[in-house]
Order: sequence, then structure tokens, then C-alpha cells
Amino acid sequence: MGTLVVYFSFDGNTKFIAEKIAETINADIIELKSSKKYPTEGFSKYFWGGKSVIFGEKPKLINDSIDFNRYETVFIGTPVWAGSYTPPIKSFIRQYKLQGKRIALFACHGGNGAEKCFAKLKAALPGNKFIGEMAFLEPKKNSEESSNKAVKWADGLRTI
Ligand SMILES: Cc1cc2nc3c(=O)[nH]c(=O)nc-3n(C[C@H](O)[C@H](O)[C@H](O)COP(=O)(O)O)c2cc1C
Repeated sequence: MGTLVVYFSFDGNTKFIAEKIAETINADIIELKSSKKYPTEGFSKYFWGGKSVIFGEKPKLINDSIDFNRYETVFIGTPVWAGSYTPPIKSFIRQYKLQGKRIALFACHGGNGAEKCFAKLKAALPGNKFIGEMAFLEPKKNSEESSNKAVKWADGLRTI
């Protein structure tokens, strides 16, 4: 049975880590795309992004439907927004209602909130087995270190 890396990324950090993981373990990879466009600059980016988390928004995903029968292990990646996971990940969780999967969580953040984000993700994904979680601090600013960390982590999960 296969492994899928599924993620949302707004500024490319989570994408960077997701690609490293998929490359390391030879997994399929899907970037979630939302129909909702958030402001990309300055204060309004944080304001609208944060507000969408707090209001529990579930923007429509424009990806093709994913066949989870093919996957036993799923890596789920998100940036931390307002101490939680991002709205497209919320949409993904609601749409697919994963059950009986081996799940590894990863999150990119700017300094805090990853632990809370993982706790909320686990609570939102009952009925699955969590095999690992890893936080990455602004990976694009620490690309070599983050890349090594992602490779080592993903490699180590093969045996779990
Ligand atoms: C709307 C918004 C809210 C954020 N909230 C947090 C936060 O609560 N804690 C934190 O450490 N970083 C926060 N960040 C920073 C991002 O988590 C961080 O820059 C991450 O690396 C971005 O990943 P991406 O490039 O894949 O989008 C926030 C960023 C945005 C845009």
C-alpha cells in the first residue's frame, strides 16, 4: 500500500518540506488548492488568514478527488495559522473523513503554535493511528537544516 503526502502551503515553506518528504520515501504528493484567495501581503494577509481560522472556514478545494484506498500512510502538512491548521486542511479533513490510516503530521511555523496545531489535528482525525509529528521553523530561511531534518524524519518513519 502506498504513501501520500498531502499539504497546503501559502508561502512555499510547507511545499518545500512536503517535496523533501515525498522525494525521500518515494511517496505520491498532492498540494491542496483552495477556491478562496487570501491577501498575499502585509497586515491583511495575517488578518484575513487568521480570521478564516477563527471562524472555522472550510473553503472549497479545487483538486481532483483523491482515492484513499490506495494509501495506507498519509503525511499531512500545514502552515500554523493562529495557533491552528489552515482552512484548506479543515476542508480536506471534512471531505475525506480518513479512517484507519497511519498518519504523520508536519507543520511549518514562525515561532509558536505547532504543538497546539498538532493537538487540534489529532482531535479532528479520530480513528487513525498517529505515527509521528514534526514542526519546522520557517524552513525556507533555514533550508539546508530543514531539508536534512525532513529527510531524517521521513526516513525514520519507514520502519514504524
Ligand atoms: C494568517 C497567518 C497566521 C499565522 N499564524 C501563525 C501562528 O499562530 N504561529 C506561528 O508560529 N506562525 C504563524 N504564521 C507564520 C507561518 O506559520 C509560517 O510563516 C509558515 O512557515 C508558513 O508556511 P507556508 O510558507 O507553507 O505558507 C502565520 C502566517 C499567516 C499567513
